Amino acid sequence: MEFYKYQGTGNDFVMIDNRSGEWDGLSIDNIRKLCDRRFGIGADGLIKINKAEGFDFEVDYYNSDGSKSFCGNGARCSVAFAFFLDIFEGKCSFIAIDGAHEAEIHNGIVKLKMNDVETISLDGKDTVMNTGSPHYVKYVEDLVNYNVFAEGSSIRNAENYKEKGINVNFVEKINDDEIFVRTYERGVEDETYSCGTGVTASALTFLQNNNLISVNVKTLGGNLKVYAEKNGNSFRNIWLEGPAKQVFKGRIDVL
Ligand SMILES: N[C@H](CCC[C@H](N)C(=O)O)C(=O)O
Repeated sequence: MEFYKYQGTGNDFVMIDNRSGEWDGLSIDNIRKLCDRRFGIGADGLIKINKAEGFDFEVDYYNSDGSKSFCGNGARCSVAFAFFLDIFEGKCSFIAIDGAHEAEIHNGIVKLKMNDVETISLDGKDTVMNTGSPHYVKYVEDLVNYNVFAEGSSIRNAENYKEKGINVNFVEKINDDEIFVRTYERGVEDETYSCGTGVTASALTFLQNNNLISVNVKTLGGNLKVYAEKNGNSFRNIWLEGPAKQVFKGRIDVL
């Protein structure tokens, strides 16, 4: 099987052009092995780009444990991959597990329209919302030294979250327009270097009188920007912008 490896601010993915449908039969066990960082290619997730009626393509995302979800960084990398495959020029539309999206790419920077966020709920002082995948947002001090794995795993496996799981984002304010975010990801069951839907959720909790938030993530893989319009307790016209890069191309035998 031919594959491409992409990363979006350090969140990395095995990308497969499956418009022929040749890899429709890829099993969950195959996906887990392909994402394994010792016995496979190694990635936070695997994405199949499929044909889709009425759209330029479909983004079919799997976490490294084989579970399906919507992935903001994975979607941004998919847009860069589809552009590389000459599927579209400039702007595109695609379908994903959370619905339809539009996106555009300029000089390796992808702007992705996220779906509206209708409701935000509180869990104590923390915030819970769905930005295409479920997210828990907690503000902390000294985030660079925070035990994201232990604290993130504890919340993800708490009684009211453990059945479906939840991604856990820890946020520290840098200034009125900038935050630092680290994320423990459901389905990877570890901290990832960046989480697009998590960065979006974190930025939405931070919006005051501004519409644009810059987000620093764990690695020097680049920064992300989130634009959104607050409308009472809901948000619309949400855009996630940042780099998406092809790292290498390869071939691997799928057993
Ligand atoms: N682990 C997430 C999906 C990937 C989210 C993240 N990689 C992103 O960029 O949004 C979940 O199962 O809900």
